[in-house]
Amino acid sequence: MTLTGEEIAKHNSKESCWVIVHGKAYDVTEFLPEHPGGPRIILKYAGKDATEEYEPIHPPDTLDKYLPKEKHLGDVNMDTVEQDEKADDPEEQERQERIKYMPILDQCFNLMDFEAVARRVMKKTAWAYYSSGADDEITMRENHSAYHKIWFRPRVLVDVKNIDFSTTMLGTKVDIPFYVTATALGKLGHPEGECVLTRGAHKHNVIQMIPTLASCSFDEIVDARRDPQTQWMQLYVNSNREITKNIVQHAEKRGIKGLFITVDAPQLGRREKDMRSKFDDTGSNVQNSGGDNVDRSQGAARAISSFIDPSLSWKDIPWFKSITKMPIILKGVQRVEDVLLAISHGVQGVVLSNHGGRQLDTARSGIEVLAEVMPELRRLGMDKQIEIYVDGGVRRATDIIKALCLGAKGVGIGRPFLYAMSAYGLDGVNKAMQLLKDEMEMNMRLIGCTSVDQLTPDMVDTRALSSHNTGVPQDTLGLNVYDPLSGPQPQAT
Ligand SMILES: Cc1cc2c(cc1C)[n+](S(=O)(=O)[O-])c1c(=O)[nH]c(=O)nc-1n2C[C@H](O)[C@H](O)[C@H](O)COP(=O)(O)O
Repeated sequence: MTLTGEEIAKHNSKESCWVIVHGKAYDVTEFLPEHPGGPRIILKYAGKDATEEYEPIHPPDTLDKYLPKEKHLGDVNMDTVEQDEKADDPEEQERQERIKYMPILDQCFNLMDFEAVARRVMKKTAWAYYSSGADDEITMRENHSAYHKIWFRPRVLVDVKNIDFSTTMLGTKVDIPFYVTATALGKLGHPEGECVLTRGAHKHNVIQMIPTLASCSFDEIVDARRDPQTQWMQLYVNSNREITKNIVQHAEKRGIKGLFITVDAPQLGRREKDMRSKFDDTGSNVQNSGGDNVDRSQGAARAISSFIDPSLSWKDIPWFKSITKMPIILKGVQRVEDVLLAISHGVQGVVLSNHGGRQLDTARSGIEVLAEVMPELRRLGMDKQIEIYVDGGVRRATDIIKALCLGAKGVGIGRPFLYAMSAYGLDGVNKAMQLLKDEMEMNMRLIGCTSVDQLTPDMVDTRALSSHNTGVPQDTLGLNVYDPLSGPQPQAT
């Protein structure tokens, strides 16, 4: 039997809460207290069509997996459903105008250009989630500016006719030493979410790291792979270890070639842009009238991460090694002592990372930690015992080259590909990756190196890297697209 919008609208309270997703109705009344993001985010859409809010945050199989069949109420005649007043929202109309006149893809000459366009054309909540750093966003900005404190010592009169910047990562041969790092909620930026990144990674023969908190289901992203394409998986460890074990062993069965355990997020950071944009979001008329003050401090991040286990510790590493044969890499290591512990626990790699500045603010940039770690590993004769990756703030091929000169195997890149995807879809991702390849070829030539094994510490000068008070030429491009915290907004009268 097909339900009408009018019938659904009657079930708009805690006592009886029905929602519509993709043209089907669901009774989520009993599920409300179990929802990881809390009941209020659902109550905002009680009796209404929740598809637009639901889609980017939940893999497609979520309702089938977690809502009992008897709560699936059947199809809805969508012609009878009240249109969301958002459609004539002036802000949305302005955004549509900006989309109409956005720059063509050929006008994007570097990764920052994608950020500039994405900021103008993305939905506010999507831009807030992707661009957010933690607290005052000092680390997020330091990640990028740290690369400007490293200077090249180029060689000249070297035959640089033939350049080869391919390399291997965890045994996989890749065209260029970067991978697409794990970034959650890909469908906030594009209806096909992480699968767009899969296709871009395939075309450019680079590795994609699949996030635990992807919008697409894990299997959708793996099915989008075109062999012999390599994928890794990023893991947020669930307090319920049985769930984690199933996820890890399923990933191994699906041919995932690296398990990247995120270790810098026992609790997700305070991303105030994300929280602020949720605060601006109007609550449903139910909450306003029903006195349910919707929990608007729940940015997307907080709403989706309540399962993460803060008790994760070094004593869990042997258990991970007992449940999988995949190489284990710790993502989010931030000091040499922990790299030495990682080696002693027998993991295959670490990512020196501060989560793109989204976790502990005023943590050091990954590249600065790299400059601390590698000399110590070489001194101890341990630099070949582990693969070291770094991420955060990589926006130019010169950043990639600097990281390799300092000893990284490769770098992870996050936001640039999200922005390229959000603004221009797969074409944007492909263009962004090609720009990096073009820059890589040029800059390898200009520093006098023809292959990555020639990228050694003597090619760079890092004396300014750890002094945090050095002025460097203003990063105008970065500053032009930087979206400062806008502070509390005056309430609309
Ligand atoms: C931009 C971004 C980064 C996220 C990310 C989501 C976004 C939108 N998310 S998060 O929601 O939980 O914070 C993840 C994540 O799922 N897991 C993870 O390990 N890192 C996550 N990261 C961090 C990411 O893997 C890299 O460490 C970081 O993006 C590198 O910095 P750039 O963005 O400057 O390249």
